[in-house]
Amino acid sequence: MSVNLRSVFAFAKEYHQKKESQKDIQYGTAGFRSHADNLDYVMYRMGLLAALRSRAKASQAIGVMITASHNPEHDNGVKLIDPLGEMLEQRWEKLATDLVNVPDSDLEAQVAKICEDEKIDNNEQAKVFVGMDTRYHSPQLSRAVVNGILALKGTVTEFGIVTTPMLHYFQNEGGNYRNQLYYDGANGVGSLKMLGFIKKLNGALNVKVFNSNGKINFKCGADFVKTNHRVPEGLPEEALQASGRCCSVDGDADRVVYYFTDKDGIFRLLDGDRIATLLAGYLKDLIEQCDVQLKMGLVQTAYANGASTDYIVNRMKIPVSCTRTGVKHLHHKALEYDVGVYFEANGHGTIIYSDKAKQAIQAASQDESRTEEQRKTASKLLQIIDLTNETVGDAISDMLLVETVLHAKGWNLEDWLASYTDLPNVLEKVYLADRNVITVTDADRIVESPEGLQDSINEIVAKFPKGRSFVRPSGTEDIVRVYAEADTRANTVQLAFEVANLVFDRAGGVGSRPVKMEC
Ligand SMILES: CC(=O)N[C@H]1[C@@H](OP(=O)(O)O)O[C@H](CO)[C@@H](O)[C@@H]1O
Ligand SMILES: [Mg+2]
Repeated sequence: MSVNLRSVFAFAKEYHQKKESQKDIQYGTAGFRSHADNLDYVMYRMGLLAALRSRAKASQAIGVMITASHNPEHDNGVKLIDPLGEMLEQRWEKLATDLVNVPDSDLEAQVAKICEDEKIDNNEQAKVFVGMDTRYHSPQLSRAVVNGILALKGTVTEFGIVTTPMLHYFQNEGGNYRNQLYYDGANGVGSLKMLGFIKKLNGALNVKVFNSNGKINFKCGADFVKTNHRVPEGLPEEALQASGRCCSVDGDADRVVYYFTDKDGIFRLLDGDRIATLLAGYLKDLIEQCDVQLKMGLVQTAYANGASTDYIVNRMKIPVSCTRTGVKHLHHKALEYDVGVYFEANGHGTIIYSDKAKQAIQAASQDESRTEEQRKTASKLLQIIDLTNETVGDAISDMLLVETVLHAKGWNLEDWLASYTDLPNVLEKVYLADRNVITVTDADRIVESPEGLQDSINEIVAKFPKGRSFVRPSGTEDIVRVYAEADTRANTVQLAFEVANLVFDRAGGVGSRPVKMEC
């Protein structure tokens, strides 16, 4: 898609002429304001400038608001809004004034000059949001803005009639982050609550809820997605097409996992381990930026992917502890830190903050001896604390935390996925006459009885590069769980198959023998 600047002049000549009689005007306190009859060419040119500004800001969305605020009805006006909802950068106010005041014949050259001075690549995407007030001439002026954006091959989102603050608020996309989320409510309470909550989000996050009135957890929900490693039924087709960002909560909305389907049609899961690393990494950065001394740690269970543990310890340099399965154990351990992040791989977890942490961050947000930047960062941390449900894992609060961090980083799910590569893993069930013949120790990782079983597991595991496997009786179902991970999917499946059969033979399996999973 290359942009032919001649169209900039052609449009102006045909539809949005600047007459010689029109006097120079200036980008003032709130953009350009004048009698509505004088504004057509101004609007067109602000459409051009908004597209250029978007390209200059790495394709983030720029807002154009058409209003003359408190002025009488015959006036109208236009102002530009920067990607995070702030007023247009002051240096660009001058570019706006210059662009508006050149004659039509110089328009093309003036646009080329801005591109050159600001190093703008016109092949980049340009995104512009347009809103207007209720003045009768606003729709017509909005057309002129849109023509300006289109002349430079930008993409336009028209919000129609909105208040000025609403348009500022909509500017919440940045980098690769898009504010569209597909939300699988598992046909449970999580869908009802989200449908109510959407109204309060006021468009800041576009949440499309699906699986809201069928059979609870049936072929949907966080557990189905995590265990079967595939999308739930009911996912809108468009979410697959557009590599849409999706999440699933479970039947009582205390777990959440994220996923998308990549360009090659491969299902990609971002589970509790990923959520823990994303949140912990962001918090660590903020804490360091505002220079508060706090002890931070992450708590996992044996089901955490080995690659995540490696990433947290060796790359993020955050200490990790491993506890028995069940959030009550993780929560207890996390209390040992000032900022304790705990998540089970299945997406159940939260962050807890000590009183000391809260006080230190609160103090930092008002500490005049720190830089303004540090105080702002501390305030941001206070908002993160407010957003967290510290009592227990909460799918909706966790989802909002994830969205906040992705937005702050300008990440899509591919960016998030790229932080490390999961080891292939398998979770199997084995049926025994009495699952309690198996007892375990060392945070579920070692079998104590039947005697000799652990040695045999070790022998099997030793055959597989990066192999790890452990077995334990479930605390919620009448089964024994077998977890396996290794270097390749085929090896992982083989490892799980061998360990499952070993358990079946040594611990009193019932029914049919475990079969090998598909690779
Ligand atoms: C491997 C796995 O996901 N186990 C789950 C499951 O416990 P089991 O004891 O493994 O059945 O349900 C628990 C309650 O929801 C949850 O805390 C735990 O993580
Ligand atoms: Mg639950």
